[in-house]
Amino acid sequence: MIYTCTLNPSIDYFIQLEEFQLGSLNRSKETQLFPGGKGINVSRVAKRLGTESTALGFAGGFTGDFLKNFLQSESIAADFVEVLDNTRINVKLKTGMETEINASGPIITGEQQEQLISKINQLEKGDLLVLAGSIPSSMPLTFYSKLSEICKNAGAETVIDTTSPALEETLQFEPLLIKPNHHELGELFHTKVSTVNEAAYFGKRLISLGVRNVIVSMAGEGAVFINQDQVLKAAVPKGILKNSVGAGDSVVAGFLASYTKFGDYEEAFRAGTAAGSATAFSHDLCTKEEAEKLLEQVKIEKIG
Ligand SMILES: Nc1ncnc2c1ncn2[C@@H]1O[C@H](COP(=O)(O)OP(=O)(O)OP(=O)(O)O)[C@@H](O)[C@H]1O
Ligand SMILES: O=P(O)(O)OC[C@@]1(O)O[C@H](CO)[C@@H](O)[C@@H]1O
Repeated sequence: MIYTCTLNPSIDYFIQLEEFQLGSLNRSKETQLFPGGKGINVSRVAKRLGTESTALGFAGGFTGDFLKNFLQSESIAADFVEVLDNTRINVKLKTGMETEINASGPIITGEQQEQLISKINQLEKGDLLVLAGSIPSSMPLTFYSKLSEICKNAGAETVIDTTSPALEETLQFEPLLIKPNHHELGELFHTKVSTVNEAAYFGKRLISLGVRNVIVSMAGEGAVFINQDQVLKAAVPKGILKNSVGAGDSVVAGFLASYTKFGDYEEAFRAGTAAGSATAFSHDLCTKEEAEKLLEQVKIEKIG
């Protein structure tokens, strides 16, 4: 069974504007509300690609209800720990360029954290847990590594998509996959990663630390896949960027949906990259048809 865990989910409030003027009254052209948070996005895209998962995490208040109802309407299983405060609302301004305001989110008490840990304690061999997104400020930065350790001891796999220092702490538990973007990879090594070769070099260093597979996403430049046996580069199709929110999560979902079906890393990398670009080229997260249409246009090259 696949589980996604979003510690700080959101409602993403997309606001389209002709232009945005700081300090003035701005009127929107169009607005939309979607459930958000990285693990939630992975569950939603995976579902569209035909792969079931259960969404875990914390949810509360009327915004938490919106989140749960929305997932239910898409037939996505969810098992959230209830919190007192409202789940956050993240603002995504679209004015030709994208500006994001991510809220801090509700306080998560020690007892609520323990409730989530007891759910993770139920995982067993063959299960897979996706840990994605930021850790709320009321929780320890070691929370993902704690969950990773529980999974490793149970024989369950982990996939990690978060930033340093939380990411760094999880590496020792040998995740199946981590998916930093090139900025996040640079942060891990206190340097700047801008080229495919640099991504490959630092990706290999992560493999030597025990990570089994790394995808470094590089937005319009595509992505690099690194494991013990090979380094692959994916060139992505050209298209009009409409929405980068959730593009990285779509890479994770596409990879997992393919890998859990066919067990082939190269095909899973292609499927992930295609799903990422399909989301980048659409207003919402990609559909199965959009992702499949781009599959053949993703050019994979072995570079190591
Ligand atoms: N302009 C673009 N053109 C084509 N594909 C894109 C573009 N931007 C993003 N993508 C696709 O989406 C994938 C993920 O993008 P990116 O590296 O921006 O992820 P990210 O930073 O994790 O994104 P986010 O956190 O916003 O979900 C890329 O590997 C690529 O497949
Ligand atoms: O604040 P975090 O947890 O880092 O990121 C949250 C978020 O920006 O990530 C998703 C896109 O990847 C959005 O749905 C959501 O609003």
